[in-house]
Amino acid sequence: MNGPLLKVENLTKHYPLGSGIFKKGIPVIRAVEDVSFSVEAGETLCIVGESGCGKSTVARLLMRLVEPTGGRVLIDGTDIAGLKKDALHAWRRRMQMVFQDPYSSLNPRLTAGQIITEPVENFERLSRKQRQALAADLLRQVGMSPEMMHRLPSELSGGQRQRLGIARALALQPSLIIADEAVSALDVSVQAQILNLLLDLQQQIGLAFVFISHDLGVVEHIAHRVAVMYLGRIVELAPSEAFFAKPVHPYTEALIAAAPVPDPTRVRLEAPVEGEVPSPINPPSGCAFHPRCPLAVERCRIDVPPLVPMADGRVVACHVRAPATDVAAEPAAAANLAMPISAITGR
Ligand SMILES: Nc1ncnc2c1ncn2[C@@H]1O[C@H](COP(=O)(O)OP(=O)(O)OP(=O)(O)O)[C@@H](O)[C@H]1O
Repeated sequence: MNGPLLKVENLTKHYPLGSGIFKKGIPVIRAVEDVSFSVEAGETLCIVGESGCGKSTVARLLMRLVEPTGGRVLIDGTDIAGLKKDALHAWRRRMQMVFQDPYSSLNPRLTAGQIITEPVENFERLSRKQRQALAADLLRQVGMSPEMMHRLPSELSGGQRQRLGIARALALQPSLIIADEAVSALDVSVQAQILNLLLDLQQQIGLAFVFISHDLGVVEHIAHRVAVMYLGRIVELAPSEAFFAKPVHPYTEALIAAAPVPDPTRVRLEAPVEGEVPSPINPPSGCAFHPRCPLAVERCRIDVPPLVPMADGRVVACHVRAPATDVAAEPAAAANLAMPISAITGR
């Protein structure tokens, strides 16, 4: 199969403020605005940014848990919006989600075995023997003993519950896992174990991840590429090494500057730059970062900067650091977003 596993084109989500039949003209929350990226098979794309920048909404749009206001999500070149029932089921098997809070996302009344085999049983009937064999297999895959299949979530530790969440996501043999803050609720040592498990699974079965996190230490550990979101838009998307070595967008720079602590697993991005994140209901004109940006010039207040491709494989939306030329200003630098990871990461 040529082309990326996942391609996101101009994805946009506006939540109307309030309800009623007269939707036209009512204010909206601009949660996600014109977001484009792609993910190759076996690749990890991390999405980072401050609270409220739209990361979880992107995840929900990818999983089709919410409908986009605009834009497309393509799996292996197929637009998921146009899929009918059977094709949609087949697609759902390819993309699974792992949530932040393993406890609230697991049914407390089901045993571990029932929880992880449930996704398969939604598609096909399993005999008791088949169910037990599948549960044992999945538990082993996530480093747990098959005996655990009889336990309830309340009888497991936080790390074991997250392993269970991963086992459930693996049950349908997906190609892509969307992980939304999947290790944020865990202790540092357990975080490291779960991240290593994800890396092992990626190596063994070629899984791709869209990994959403506000923790740069975690991101540095697992990302092939990193996308930075600010107020609903991607402002920089770069190969991981280049991203950490030499951030280009002033916002990326501020995020990384706020994070250089000796223990990278504990880096947090609570308030990386001065000032508040503006409201997504009434975002600033031009570049949404301009009110907080030390480099802002007049143009930043007027025009939304396009994502401009740079020589090292990254794209950056900044009038000052990545001024658009006629060639570079082509729509969303789509060619660059789809560049194979092998070409830019060497991993
Ligand atoms: N269902 C919804 N209805 C209305 N507004 C929403 C809804 N879901 C999210 N929003 C708003 O959309 C914006 C983006 O939210 P989102 O949860 O995607 O951000 P985030 O980057 O994941 O934040 P966090 O890290 O805090 O989860 C926020 O302003 C949020 O309040």
